[in-house]
Amino acid sequence: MSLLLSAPRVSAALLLLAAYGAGCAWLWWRHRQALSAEAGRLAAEGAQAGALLVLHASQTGQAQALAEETAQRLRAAGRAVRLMPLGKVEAGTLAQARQALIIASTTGEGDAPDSALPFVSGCMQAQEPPSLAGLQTAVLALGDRRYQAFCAFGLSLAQWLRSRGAQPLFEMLQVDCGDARVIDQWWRQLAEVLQDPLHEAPAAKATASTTRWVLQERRCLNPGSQGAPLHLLRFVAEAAPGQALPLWQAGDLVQVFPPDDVQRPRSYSIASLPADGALELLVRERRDEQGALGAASAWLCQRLEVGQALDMRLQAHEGFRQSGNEERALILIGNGTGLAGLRAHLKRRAEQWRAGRTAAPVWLLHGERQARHDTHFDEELQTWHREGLLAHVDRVYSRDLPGRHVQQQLQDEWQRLREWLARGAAIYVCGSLQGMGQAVDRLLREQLGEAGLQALIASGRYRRDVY
Ligand SMILES: Cc1cc2nc3c(=O)[nH]c(=O)nc-3n(C[C@H](O)[C@H](O)[C@H](O)COP(=O)(O)O)c2cc1C
Repeated sequence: MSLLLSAPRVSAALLLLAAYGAGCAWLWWRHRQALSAEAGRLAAEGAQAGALLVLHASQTGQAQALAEETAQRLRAAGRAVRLMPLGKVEAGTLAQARQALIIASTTGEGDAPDSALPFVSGCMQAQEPPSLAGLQTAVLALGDRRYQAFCAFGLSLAQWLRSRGAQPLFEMLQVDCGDARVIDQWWRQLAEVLQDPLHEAPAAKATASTTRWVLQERRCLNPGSQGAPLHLLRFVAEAAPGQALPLWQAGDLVQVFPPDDVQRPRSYSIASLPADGALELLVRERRDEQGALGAASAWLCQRLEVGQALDMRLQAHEGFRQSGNEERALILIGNGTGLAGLRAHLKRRAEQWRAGRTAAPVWLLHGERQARHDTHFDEELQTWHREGLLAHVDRVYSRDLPGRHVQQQLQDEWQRLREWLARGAAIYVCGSLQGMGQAVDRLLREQLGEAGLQALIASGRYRRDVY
């Protein structure tokens, strides 16, 4: 066979060879880049190996804010600090560390915060849990004495640390409803054992100041309903001249300080966005067995008059924000006043949708009592539905169809839920823990399996604001 090569053939072959060479060079360069990035990461981790770990297990952000303040104060005192969520810590990291400060809240009925569940299953319940003989720890447990299992997760964490051989720097401290005296004790004990002048460092987020908010409007949304009255409250910030207006994100909470019980602020999900020019809350009148309204709901639903002001503090709720899920489809599930937190997410998505920044749809499942009286924000929801943002709206009324709740609706629509999850959707649950929150959680666990649910939590695709 003759190998007669014409000039065009030679140039084509040379071109091909050149392209092949360039491809190889590019792959080699990418490989080198990846190697040096990995080397950089390992070097950074190595440099942090001696760092003090500051870990947080937080459901609604208070433990996280305190951990951030702890880290900030320690850094200001010249310490190398590694701040991270407890749920992201691996057994090896903990076993190699010398000191770890852990701030942990309790949620549900004595449960660990969702963000800490990977640590509970991966470390605390591991078949071969790590030995922590070289580790010194301090635990600050956040809780509320009105719950039967006061600080239960902090307690079980402290016990587990001891059982693994860790040495407590001092006895675990238990904070009841943000009690400032115990938090102050935390700073003092830390300063003592770490020999750092922590008190001289600047205060951070956890002690963020309150703002005066003026009630602009209060409207009962459900006259005639069998349920207790539900009010929509609209507040505007009473900012001093030149002072920036407070900002928040969809998913955040606000702490309300009732004037006659300022030691015990109550948290509410915010139902609006700063772009609305007002902070909106959905508040149900709650009465005790004697028929008396709770301190916060008495102020919000009755005593506070339009034009009067109340102290409130914004509370970042990182675990219920959209961060990381901005491009994902959302499945918003809730009941009653839980619509507040879900509405803020819908408003955020509507902004993004109209600006052409996302095409990911939203599915809302909301439970109430009677269609006739409890179809809140109907116009708004219908507009979003027409615009295409709200792909599905399931409103479930337990008094119209007795015993019908969102969890049953979800079960009936399981196939759709599966498809949405397969396409990467994230689930947000807002509303009552007992009944709705627990039942939805149980259903997800049964259908996805424990490992499936854990994977969803670990990737930030299952977020809850349940109370
Ligand atoms: C739904 C819910 C359930 C809670 N369950 C408990 C509990 O069982 N035991 C407890 O001591 N505190 C309980 N708390 C109180 C929290 O632990 C406390 O408010 C803590 O400061 C919250 O911190 P975080 O924002 O970091 O999650 C609960 C709070 C909420 C909202």
